[in-house]
Amino acid sequence: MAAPASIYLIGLMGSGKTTVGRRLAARLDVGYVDNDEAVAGLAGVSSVELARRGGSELHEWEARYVTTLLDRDAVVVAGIAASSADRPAELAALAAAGLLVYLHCPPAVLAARVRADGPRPWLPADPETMIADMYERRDAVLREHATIVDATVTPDDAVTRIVAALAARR
Ligand SMILES: Nc1ncnc2c1ncn2[C@@H]1O[C@H](COP(=O)(O)OP(=O)(O)OP(=O)(O)O)[C@@H](O)[C@H]1O
Ligand SMILES: O=C(O)C1=C[C@@H](O)[C@@H](O)[C@H](O)C1
Ligand SMILES: [Mg+2]
Repeated sequence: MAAPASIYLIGLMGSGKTTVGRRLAARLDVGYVDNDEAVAGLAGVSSVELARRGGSELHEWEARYVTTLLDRDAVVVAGIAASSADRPAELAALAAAGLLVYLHCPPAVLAARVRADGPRPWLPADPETMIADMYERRDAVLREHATIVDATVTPDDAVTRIVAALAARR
């Protein structure tokens, strides 16, 4: 299926933006823009390093990344950092420009995934509480602005559901 509009994937850390995004882009035969890679390209240092520095620097770069993304004409699949949920105007702009998809996972699933993953040096040894707080703060605003897709299914099934949502949007 040809992609009629860009697809923006947002979700909390570990929701599968990178994993699902790459497969979705391949399925639609368009480019994939990864939020962490793009932020590193803009900032000149990795998003892991920006996060390690603390403060608001990472989130400022993540906001600039959304601006650059919205300036592009090409149809792409792009990951969107979860911090955009703290700036609802970004969510509204992304939803107006393309299909904004919320890759939804319950906090316990996210915590299990990120615990098995790396490197996320900003995470405490037990990430449950931090992820539960992020979920509490961001879940409602993401549901309000984005099309929710269950991201606990396999990556390929998530891709199929997003393609169906794209077809339904036309
Ligand atoms: N649908 C899925 N089912 C099972 N495991 C998954 C699924 N999607 C992603 N994963 C696994 O969860 C981990 C996090 O996935 P991924 O890095 O794609 O998430 P992300 O949203 O890009 O995270 P971040 O915000 O840190 O960039 C990886 O180990 C990945 O293999
Ligand atoms: O969702 C967030 O706001 C964050 C997520 C992590 O990936 C880190 O990048 C950082 O600690 C902030
Ligand atoms: Mg990612």
